[in-house]
Amino acid sequence: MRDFYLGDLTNSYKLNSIFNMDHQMFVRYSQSNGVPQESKLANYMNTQVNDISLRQNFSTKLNLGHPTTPKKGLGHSSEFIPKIASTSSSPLYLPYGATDVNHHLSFANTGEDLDHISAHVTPESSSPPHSANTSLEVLDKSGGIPYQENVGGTTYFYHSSDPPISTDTVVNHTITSECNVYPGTPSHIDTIKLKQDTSFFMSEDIRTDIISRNMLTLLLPDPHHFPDLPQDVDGYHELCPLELISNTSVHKGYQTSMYKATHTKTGTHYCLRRIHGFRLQHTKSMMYVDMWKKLVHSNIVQLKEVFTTKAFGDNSLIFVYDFHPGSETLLNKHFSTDQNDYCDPFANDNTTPRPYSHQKNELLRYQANNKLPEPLIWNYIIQLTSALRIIHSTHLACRSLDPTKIIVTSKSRLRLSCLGVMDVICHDPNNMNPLALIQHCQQEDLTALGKLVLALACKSTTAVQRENISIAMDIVSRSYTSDLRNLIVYLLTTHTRRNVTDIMPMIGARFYTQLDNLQNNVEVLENELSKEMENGRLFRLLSKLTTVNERPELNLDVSWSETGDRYMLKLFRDYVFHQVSEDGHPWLDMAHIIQCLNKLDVGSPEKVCLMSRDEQSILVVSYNELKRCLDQSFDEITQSSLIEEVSRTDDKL
Ligand SMILES: Nc1ncnc2c1ncn2[C@@H]1O[C@H](COP(=O)(O)OP(=O)(O)OP(=O)(O)O)[C@@H](O)[C@H]1O
Repeated sequence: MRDFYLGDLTNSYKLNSIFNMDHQMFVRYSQSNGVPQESKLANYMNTQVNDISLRQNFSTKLNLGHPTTPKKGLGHSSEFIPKIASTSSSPLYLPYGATDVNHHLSFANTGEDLDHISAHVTPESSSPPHSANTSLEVLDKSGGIPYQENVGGTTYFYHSSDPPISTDTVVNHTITSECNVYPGTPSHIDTIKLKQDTSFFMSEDIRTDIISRNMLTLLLPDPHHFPDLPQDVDGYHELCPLELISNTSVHKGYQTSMYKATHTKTGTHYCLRRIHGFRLQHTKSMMYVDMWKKLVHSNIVQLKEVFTTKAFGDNSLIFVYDFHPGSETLLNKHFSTDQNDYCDPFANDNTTPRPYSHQKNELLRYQANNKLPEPLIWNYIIQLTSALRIIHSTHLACRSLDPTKIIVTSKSRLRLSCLGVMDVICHDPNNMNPLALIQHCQQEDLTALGKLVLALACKSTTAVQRENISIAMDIVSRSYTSDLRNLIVYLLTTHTRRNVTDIMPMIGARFYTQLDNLQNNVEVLENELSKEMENGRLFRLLSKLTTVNERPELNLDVSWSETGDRYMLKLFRDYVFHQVSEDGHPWLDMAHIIQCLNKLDVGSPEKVCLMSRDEQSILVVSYNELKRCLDQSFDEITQSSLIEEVSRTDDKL
């Protein structure tokens, strides 16, 4: 006969009997001093530790036979167990090593044991089953405590409404419709599904997106292909070109190129825009740099700092911006191919002016094949005007509102990417009226926005060429709403003074759609984040548990992990991860694992029944106690590692 203890290792109570009264479980036990005690288990078996291993072990210990509602060892994850109104013989799920199911069942099959079959450990059914051979006394048929049963000196009570259950019922594990029954062993396919279940992990799309961005962030160039790249540029290293040097463009007579780089001290990744061969002569222009550095907005790429360097072998001016991995220019995204895939069959020289009808047809064909949805164009307008609004209100101008200087990330997120450059490289120290210049540039920004929207609507950059504008406007009128046309007309009417805030009423209720989409998107992301937050928390817990469990030795003590608190943690690990099904196959249930770990993490007062691998000892212990064991054991390891570290440092000194 196995010993069965309640409590923890320090305060153990020997279990004498368990009985059910008015749907409450009571336990009769003796303390170490031998004094018998009775205590209410507060629906212990019914609502809390209603796992099969515990019930089986109660049954086994007390010769109670198999519990009448056999359920897998994770009964307490009731939210994962659909209610089934059926009669079934549910499979058993045993803790590690407890594969001898017949051993457990045999109690119920012998006449002798049937005498002891008790409903007192029936966890789910509202009415405990009675054995046929049990003597029952009717006390009060009208209610209260109608039946009284005496088994081995312990008195059990039943309601009069509880129909006596036959021996057959008990032996066949009949399940009433009130029971929560796990429908059966999860098939392998179910288990695989569980592993991929998005309710536990972030969605595949977001994961792929983040992984690819991380990869792009960590990308390093092959030094053989870029032998001229400097190792260090004023505190930035690991330079990686974002475009081929041969493709670098010339702005206002200066060649520019882009690099990803890592800040040496912080490890943060940035984007460096290098202006080749630029000698900074007028430090007054740095005033604009300071203004741009202070400008924070979701639709602009943040400028961090500007400095000159000779690291590239020339006098270069470097603009440091936030790095947004995976971004592409608006030109690449929407205009890259449309200008190249048409070859005029009548002209050998593509620069020869084409007849009017030909150009119109060309634009129409491009537009018809690749028309952008109007909501997307409005989405872009809202983002760009939002950026312009903040820029103009801080008395600055974008000065580079061009499809090559707008980057797109995550499908439709726009950012202005080249801010501040023109203010520095085009700075005129002789200009006596910088405010007028800025106002002029702001008007140009609005014209540039009009051209950009027109180009997007016609899906062609040639649409904005002076000779094509009327055709392009014609196409817009035919394909899009008058609102969009009016907006373009407003922006391209250069003889009147325009203001970005005037565009807001033209956008009108589309703001609400945008806001709604954004809020929905935020909620989706928050939901994904909450899943991963839980995973991070559980990962930390698992790391602690794994660090402690079955450690070969600690402080030269090889038995450390097999004794005391650690032994309990080892059994808990088996209980959580190494459960097996009735026929000895591994039984996997994510819900069980997560639920157990969550309870351990919060230190729930709920108890869990742990069984040794040889099935010779059983411990009933609270998660609270397990948490204490884990924290204490992990602390011991931490302390020991710190001592080791200190002694190593001392040695070095
Ligand atoms: N802040 C940024 N973070 C990440 N990538 C960026 C950032 N700014 C620009 N890029 C990327 O760097 C590359 C080069 O940018 P650049 O502004 O030079 O565009 P471009 O099309 O090459 O224009 P240009 O022809 O004027 O050189 C583009 O692929 C762009 O997506």
